[in-house]
Formats: sequence, structure tokens, C-alpha cells
Amino acid sequence: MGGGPRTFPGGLSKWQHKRMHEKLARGKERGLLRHEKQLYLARLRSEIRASHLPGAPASPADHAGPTSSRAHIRALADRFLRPGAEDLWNDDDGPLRRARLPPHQQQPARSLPSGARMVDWKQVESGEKLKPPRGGGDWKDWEELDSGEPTAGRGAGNEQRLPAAFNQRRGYGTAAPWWWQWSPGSGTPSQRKEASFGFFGPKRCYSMMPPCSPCRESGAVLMPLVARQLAEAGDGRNATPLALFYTQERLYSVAAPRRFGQKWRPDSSDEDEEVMPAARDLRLAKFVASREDESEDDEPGETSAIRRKWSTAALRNCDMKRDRRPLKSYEEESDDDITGRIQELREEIRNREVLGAERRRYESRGESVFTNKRFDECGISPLTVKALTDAGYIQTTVVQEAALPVCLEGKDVLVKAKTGTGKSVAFLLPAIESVLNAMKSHTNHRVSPIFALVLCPTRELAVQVTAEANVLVKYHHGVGVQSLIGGTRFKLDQRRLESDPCQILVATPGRLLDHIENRSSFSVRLMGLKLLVLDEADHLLDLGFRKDIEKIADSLPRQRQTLLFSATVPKEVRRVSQMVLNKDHVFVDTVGLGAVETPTKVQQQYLVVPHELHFHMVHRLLREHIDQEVDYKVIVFCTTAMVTEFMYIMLRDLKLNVREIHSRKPQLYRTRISEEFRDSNRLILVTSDVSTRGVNYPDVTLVIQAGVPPGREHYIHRLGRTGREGKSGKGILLIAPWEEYFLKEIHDLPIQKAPVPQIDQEMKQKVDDSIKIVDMSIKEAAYHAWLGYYNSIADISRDKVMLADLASRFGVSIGMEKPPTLFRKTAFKMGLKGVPGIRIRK
Ligand SMILES: Nc1ncnc2c1ncn2[C@@H]1O[C@H](COP(=O)(O)OP(=O)(O)OP(=O)(O)O)[C@@H](O)[C@H]1O
Repeated sequence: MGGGPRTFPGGLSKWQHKRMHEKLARGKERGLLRHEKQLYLARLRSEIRASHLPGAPASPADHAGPTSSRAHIRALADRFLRPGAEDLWNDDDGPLRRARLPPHQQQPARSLPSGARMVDWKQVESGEKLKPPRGGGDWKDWEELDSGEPTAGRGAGNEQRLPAAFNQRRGYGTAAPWWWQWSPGSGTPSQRKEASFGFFGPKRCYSMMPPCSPCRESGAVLMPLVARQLAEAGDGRNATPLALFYTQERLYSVAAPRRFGQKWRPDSSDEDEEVMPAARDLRLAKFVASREDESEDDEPGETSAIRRKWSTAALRNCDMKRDRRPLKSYEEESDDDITGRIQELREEIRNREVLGAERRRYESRGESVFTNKRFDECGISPLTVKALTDAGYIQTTVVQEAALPVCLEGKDVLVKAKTGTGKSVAFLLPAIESVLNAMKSHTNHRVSPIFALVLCPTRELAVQVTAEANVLVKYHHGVGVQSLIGGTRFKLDQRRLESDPCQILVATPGRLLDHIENRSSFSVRLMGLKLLVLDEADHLLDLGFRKDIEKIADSLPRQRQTLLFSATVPKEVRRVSQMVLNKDHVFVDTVGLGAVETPTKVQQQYLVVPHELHFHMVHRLLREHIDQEVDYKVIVFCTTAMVTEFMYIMLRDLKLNVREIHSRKPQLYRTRISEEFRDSNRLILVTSDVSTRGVNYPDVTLVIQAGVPPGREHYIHRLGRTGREGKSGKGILLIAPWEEYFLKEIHDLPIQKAPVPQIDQEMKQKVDDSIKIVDMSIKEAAYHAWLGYYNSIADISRDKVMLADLASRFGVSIGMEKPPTLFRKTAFKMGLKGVPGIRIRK
């Protein structure tokens, strides 16, 4: 594929060279991890020593602050001990062994953190050697424990027993770690004390968060509608996780966090599922964590020996590892209470009817994205309101009305709202408010901390959000907004960050990580962070970005507010959103129950055309649209960057006013074209997935998607480039007969089959001629990219012979008599070696 030299320094082949670099990168990462583990242990030791010094602080609160050693230990512990962190461990850490718990601790009378046991403080204070636990138990396996002085309850005659850990081999005693009482949330001291065996790791610490009731959380702002109906439906206990709120003309739901002791089910993105937890469990059982897991969450100190593993690795008794959570399959779900389930399903149907009636009433009002609420009624700074007014923003949109109150309260929020409804302003306003609040208390810094961080999946989106934020902070002197995106010079970024004010940073994950990993002064600035926003959150939490986001989240203070925004929130994303959101987060859904996720004023059609005619058909559709719309503005989405390039050259040759943006173009070019397209009419933009999400080009009249998108979410976001701010628009999906399988994924959207327009012979000939002039190297690259794209789609790649045949036909359609060759290794990696129709490079 692609260009580039075939041999590399040292006579290495491309693949050897690549492997060598991968190996080096792995080695570097291992080194970093080793270093961090050592640091963790060292920190732990010094903390223990410090706690034994005279005049040691009496309570953990004395060490508060994001850069304190305790915060550091906590962060490190989080990183290494979190469920799923097994990936961070390597062979050097020693074999994993399942803990053999001493029998007397298998059911502790009082909840203890794992690895801890009751210690008699008198025994510890007298310096007496600790005896192995009564009832047996193996010290070797059970490297335990000892002591530190409890911050509360120590003193003469006090018999209180505290959880402790002792490292026999090293001969020092630790324990009752200072954060045994530490709580990131609020709660009464007694609650904390009871529930806070926060022994390394957020899970336990979070589990002591105080209960919060939906009514108390949000009821003051909005009027609960369904909560009452559900309560009437009979099961008050199950009815709490969701309240549907109805204000004046708007209908949206706010899923309040679970009540205490009631586990939030991350897999439930559907509103209906929130309404009927039991029914939801029935349908989505495969995502629900095991029962042991639940009990562990709800009973913070209980040892769940079944899944916990210990190792003899460097962290000794601290390096607790966990198995991956076994996922329950649908079949495993117990069916012993069929009658109860039927009853619950009946209730669900009844509730749906009620909600359906509300929805019809709401929709009958006609869909406007704007509400009657003005920004000056939202409790934001008057200077921000002034800037909003200058920009022409007077009334809030639906998502702004719904999300602002909750975000301004300081809660973690997950927001779902349709494309083009003003989500950027909805998260930028809370960001600005939190910066203003933070600046009041941070006046003496030479370089101000970064108080708000907005993460965007693409560079274009980051640039756009930065521009929007700059408009909003216009009157806040001293508040600076900067962007950090790939494709620019690292050193320049660094200089700009140091010289210009930057309290709000808008970044793409890759470049941000570069700065975090390479500039310690930058990481220090992030330690003051108050608010983190993930725009297009579902995409950022997707597999491609997840590791980066995890690393970024690890380097941010835990005491922060996190906001997630997207037009699509698949179930899987709700599950992994826990990675960054706290447990008591609020889910604001302005799309509504059972409503379509696409803008209602966008007409959606699909055309089924043989693949050979796709380029001709795109040309035909564009010509037709240009004839109909004087001020046309069209986006054509292609499957890959190289196919985009091919399409662009062909359309340009056909004398259409066309521009291209894709990942193969330099960043400056991308930014320039993006700005040009934003400000112009009578222009066609041919683009790949880099423009799928978030980018706001006003007044786009038509979106054509040529070829099947990678998934439902992509379809919705691409379509969302038209019909913004409640305007009308049109979307056409162009697929080949063998791509019709995709229609199943969007069957609930209002998309209709359109009759296939005729392509006359003269027009066909013109297109064929334009195809001929495209350079052969671009055609070859387009063929390779096409093959790679469809090979990554499971529905198509299953039948490799068919895929190779389709690829050959695609090759013919772009003017290649014979398909180009593939490198042997590439073919092997793609599973195409030996497949008829695939030619291998000799
Ligand atoms: N309150 C408002 N009044 C008028 N215009 C607004 C208001 N809020 C946002 N807009 C405008 O609406 C348009 C769409 O906003 P934005 O790009 O934030 O949408 P979005 O919901 O983030 O879309 P996407 O899901 O595609 O990212 C922008 O042009 C923005 O300037």
C-alpha cells in the first residue's frame, strides 16, 4: 500500500523496522510502568514513616490538595488496582495467585478491606510480634498487615480494632491507612466511618458516597412526571432511577442516580430501561456485572475472595489484582420469578403508553430547538450573558435549558441531545463559570492552572469549540482559551501555553497525552483542573480512544466535575462512562423516550445502486440538487480518505465547485478548507470521517453518504451536518445491493427508499472520462483503502471470496483493469492470502 521507502536503515524491511519500533515503544512503556510502581511503593513507605513521626497530622484532611503525597498515592493506587488494570501488569510482577483466605476471615464479622484483618492495637503498640491469625491461615499467602495509628479512636482503653496491613518480609508495619476514613464525597462522619474502608482504589471510596434521591437532586428544578406514575404503578423501590421531566413546553428525561444501595446499571442507555429496571435487567442481563460484584459495591468492606487475586509482586500486599468481571449471559438470568417479571413487563407497557401520549403531545407542538428561557435567567455571569447577546444567543435551546441547571450545580452529567442543538454552548457555559469560581481562589499563580479541559475527537471540532469559547469569554479579561491539536508543532504549542493565558484548554486526546507525558510543568498545571468535558463522548470512549482517555483521566485530579455530551449514547458507552463519571452522575436526555435520534426536519432517503455506478450517481444527485437549490451547500461523505481523494479529483474534473477534507491532508489545509466551507454557499465538500462529528457548517442543504457508514452512530452524526438549529435539510444514503444489511441498523429512523434516477449515456460518458484522468497511484491507494475498510466490517468480511470479488469490481469501476497487488504481509494480516482475486506482490 502507500508510498515510502521499501528498506530502512540497517537494511531492515518495512515490517522489521515497524516491529523494532513497536518493541522499543513497549520497552519504554514497561520502563515507565516500573518506575511508577517504584514511586508508588516509595510514596507509600514515606507516608508510613511520616505518620509515625511526632506531630504527624491528625487527620487526612490535613493533607488535602491535589499535589499532596496522599493524593499521589491515591492516584497511583487507582491506576494499578482498578478493575481491568491487569493490563498494566507484566511478567516482572510475578505470577498471579488466588488468595487463600484464612478461614476466620472468609466471613468477617465487620466489613474490612480485602487484605486487612482486625488488629488489636494493644498488641501493636506493645511492639509484640503479630501472631498468625487464629484458626489457621498462611502467612506466606496472606502477607499481612499491621498497624498505623488510627486517627480516631486511639487512646487509653480504646479497644477499637481497625483494618491494617502488615508486610512481614519487609518488616515494617503499616496500616489503617490514613484514608481509611477518606471520602471524596460528602456524608456524615459516621457514614464515612462505617462505609469507608477505601483501601486503595476508587471503587470502595465511591461506594461510601451518600445516597441521593432523584427528587432531592433535580426536583427543585424540574417537575417530576413519571416518578409519580411509576410510584402509582406499584413498585416504588424500582421506580426511582428515572424521572421524566416536563417543563412548560419541553419534554426530557433526567435519570437521577441510583438510591443508596441500589446499583446503577451502566448498560441502560434506553430511557425505557431506566423506567423499568427489572425489565431492563431481563433484556440486558449479559452486560450486568456478577452478583459478587454488586455485593462488593454495596458493602464496601466485604472481602470478595472469589474474584480477588494477590501477587507477590513489588507492591506486596497492596498489589491486589482482580479477575475480569464475568459477564452474565442472558440464559444465566434466573427465571424463578416469572410471574413477577410478567407483572413488571405489564407495568412497562403501561408506562410506555403514558409516555407515548406525553411524547405525542410534545411533538404536536412542532419541534423548535429553542425554549422560552433566556440566558440571563440561567444564573451565569452577566459578562457571559453580554457576550452571548453579542453573538445573537438570547434564548436557550432545549439541551441548554435542560443541562445548564444540573451542570451549574457541580454534578457529573451525561447529556444526550440531537445534532445541531447547541451542545457546545451547553458545556462551555458551565466551564466558564467553573473557571471564574476557581480564579477567585487562585490569584497568586505565576502561570495559572488549567481549570477546564474540553476533549474533542477531531482537530476540526477542537478548533471550532475553541473559537466558540473565545466568543463567550470575550468580556472576561484574563481568561484565556487555547487549543492543543495534532498536526501542529509541539514546541510552538508549548511556548504558546506558557506565554498566553490558558484557563480553558480544548484538546484532541493524542496531542494532549504527548504534553502530559513529556512536560511535567504541564501536568502540574492540570492538577488544578476543576472541570473535564468529553464532547462526542461516545466516540471518545470508543475502543479507538479509550486507552488515551484512561491515561488522561489518570493524570487529572479526581476531585473534579465531568461532563459528557453526545448526540448518540449507545449502551456500551453508558457502561464505560463510569470510567470518568462518578456514580452519582445525572443522565440528561433531551432526545426523549422512544423518539428518533435524527432531526425531524431532515428528509432521509436511501438509494440502492450497483457499486459500479456510485460515482456516476453522486454526480447525478449533485447536478440535480444544484439545479434545485440556488444556495446549495453539500457534504459528500466517502468511506475512506483515499476514496475521498479520488471522488474529489473526479468531481473537480466535472467542473463542480468542490473542496476536500480528509486525514491525509495537512492540518493547515484542513483548517483553511473548513473555514472556507463554513463561510460559503454554493460549495461541495467531499470528506471522510474527520467531518462526521460535531463540526458546525451552517445551512448545509444536502448530505450524501456514498457507501455504507461504519455504524448507526456514524450515520446519525453525518446526517446531523444538515438540519442544524432546527432548520430543514436532506440526507441521501447511497448503498450497493450487498450493503442493504445496514438498513437493519437504522430501521427505526424515518428513512425511505427513493426511486433510482436515470443516468443518461452522455452523462455517464463524461464521468467515465473524468475517472480516466485520475492518477493510477491514487486509484491503487483507493482500491487498497476500500479493501481495508470493507474488510473491517464484520458483515462483509466474513466471506473473503465475495469481498475480493467486490473489490475487483470496485477497481474496475475506478478504471483499473486488474486489481493492484497487495504486500504478502498485508494480505496475510487481512486474512486475504490465497483468496482468489487477491494479487500478491512478488
Ligand atoms: N442559544 C442559542 N441561540 C442561537 N444559536 C445557538 C444557540 N446555541 C447554539 N447555537 C448555534 O447552534 C449551532 C449548533 O450548535 P453546536 O455546534 O453546539 O451543536 P451540537 O449540538 O454540538 O451539534 P453536534 O451534535 O453536531 O456536535 C451553532 O451554530 C451555534 O452557534
